[in-house]
Amino acid sequence: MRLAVVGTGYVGLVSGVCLAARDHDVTCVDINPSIVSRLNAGEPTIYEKGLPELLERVIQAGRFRATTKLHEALDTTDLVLISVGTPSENGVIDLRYVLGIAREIGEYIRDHDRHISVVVKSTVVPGTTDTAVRKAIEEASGKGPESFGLGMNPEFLREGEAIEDFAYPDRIVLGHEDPQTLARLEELYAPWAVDKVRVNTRTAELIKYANNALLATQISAINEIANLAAALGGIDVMDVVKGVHLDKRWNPITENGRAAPAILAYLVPGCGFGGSCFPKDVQALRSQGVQQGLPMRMMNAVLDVNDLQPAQVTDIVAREIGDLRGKRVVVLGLAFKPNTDDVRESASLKIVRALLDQGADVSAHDPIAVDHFRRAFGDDAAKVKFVEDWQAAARAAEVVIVATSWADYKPLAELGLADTVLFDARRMFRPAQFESSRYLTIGRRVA
Ligand SMILES: NC(=O)C1=CN([C@@H]2O[C@H](COP(=O)(O)OP(=O)(O)OC[C@H]3O[C@@H](n4cnc5c(N)ncnc54)[C@H](O)[C@@H]3O)[C@@H](O)[C@H]2O)C=CC1
Ligand SMILES: O=C(O)[C@H]1O[C@H](OP(=O)(O)OP(=O)(O)OC[C@H]2O[C@@H](n3ccc(=O)[nH]c3=O)[C@H](O)[C@@H]2O)[C@H](O)[C@@H](O)[C@@H]1O
Repeated sequence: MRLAVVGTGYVGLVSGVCLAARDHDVTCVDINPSIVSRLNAGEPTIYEKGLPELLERVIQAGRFRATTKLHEALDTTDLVLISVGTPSENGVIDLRYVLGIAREIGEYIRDHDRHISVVVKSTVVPGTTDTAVRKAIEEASGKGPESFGLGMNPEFLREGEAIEDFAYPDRIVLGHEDPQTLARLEELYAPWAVDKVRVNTRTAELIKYANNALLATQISAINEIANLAAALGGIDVMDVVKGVHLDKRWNPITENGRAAPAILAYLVPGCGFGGSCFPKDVQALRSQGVQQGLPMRMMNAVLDVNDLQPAQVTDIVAREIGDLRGKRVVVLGLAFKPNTDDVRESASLKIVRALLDQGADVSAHDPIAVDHFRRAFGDDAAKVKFVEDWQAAARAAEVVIVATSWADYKPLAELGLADTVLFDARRMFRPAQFESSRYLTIGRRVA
């Protein structure tokens, strides 16, 4: 079927390309002309593995194109997915981009007598699609609710695994307010033989928030337990995690009834969660609850624990070696997680800031996120030495902090850095790999 996707960030571009790869005819719309021309030239505008090949394939097949003109895209479709950003403004969701698009679509509907389904794919707080989006379209079109369709189809992909996650989702949520929109969504996702959840739009919206909020809760909970394990001493929290994880309520069960290989999903303790979504979505949910008169104590706690977690790194290092003033420290990993160049809310921003504040001589490395980090860090980025050769920097440093678990850093264990303090802030190594070094981490105190 033919569809338009508005907003070509991580969600819009990956959705557009993956839907085109399943034989749909996709027009992606973005306000940014440089994004549009790069996409039409087959050049991905975000870093995501597998994307360059897939983009080239769908362009060659004539099933994918980009434009800045929303109305042109609407001329050839009766289904539009809105996937623009929904940033946080002081902890409250900012709907201006979603509503701006809704109004533009409304103006198109005013001038055309066709039934179009407007489906929100961006993460929006429960009640947005059936109230604010509906109102924006009605006001701009001057037409009633029967003249257009409304849907909400949340996205669960992870950055760095986006293509794989879109191609093999655990389920697809088909939020809808009218049968025609449901039928169109069914057709769109017909190639996916997975569980489909058919609900109204506000339920779809809460499913998305509940999913992110519960994953974030699990991370903050294990981080708090990790901090306790370290305070008590004589416990490695990874042994605790493994013991807990064998409980099948945490561990997916395979068809033969046995536990799947241990994927410690959202139970790996570390220096806190970052990214463009967990922090913003938990804040947005908290604000919505507070507006409803609820105390939202859990969401407060999840955010409080997470805010303080990066400081564990510098606190523990300072306890081991004393004053950090003048100490040569290298931070490995600046992205909020591996396989992405995204540094939004990355724990590394706070770790580097704390190191500079304490007077350390800071070097940093990331395979692909240095430019984004520089921009996000502002003027003080000039105080950080960004290095190309991380192994040389690690050899020259007194302290090495692994802040993002890029596979590139695995050889660290073979460098034989006997006198260096190694801080594994993502539990990517086993302590035994560093028997002869000073290995420090979250959730394990060296006596
Ligand atoms: N990044 C992720 O991994 C995930 C994000 N989400 C949600 O999806 C939504 C989009 O997120 P991202 O893709 O990360 O955003 P993004 O910020 O990467 O991309 C948004 C895109 O929309 C474009 N845009 C803004 N205003 C526009 C307009 N008026 N017309 C056309 N294009 C316009 C921007 O130029 C940009 O390319 C958010 O609500 C987010 O919470 C959901 C699941 C995963
Ligand atoms: O709504 C969104 O945008 C997306 O948010 C997350 O995806 P993402 O932010 O890309 O990354 P994750 O892999 O979930 O990691 C988020 C953060 O949690 C941290 N994390 C993750 C897992 C863990 O066990 N411990 C831990 O500290 C990671 O280091 C990272 O900083 C969700 O996993 C996606 O399902 C969702 O679609």
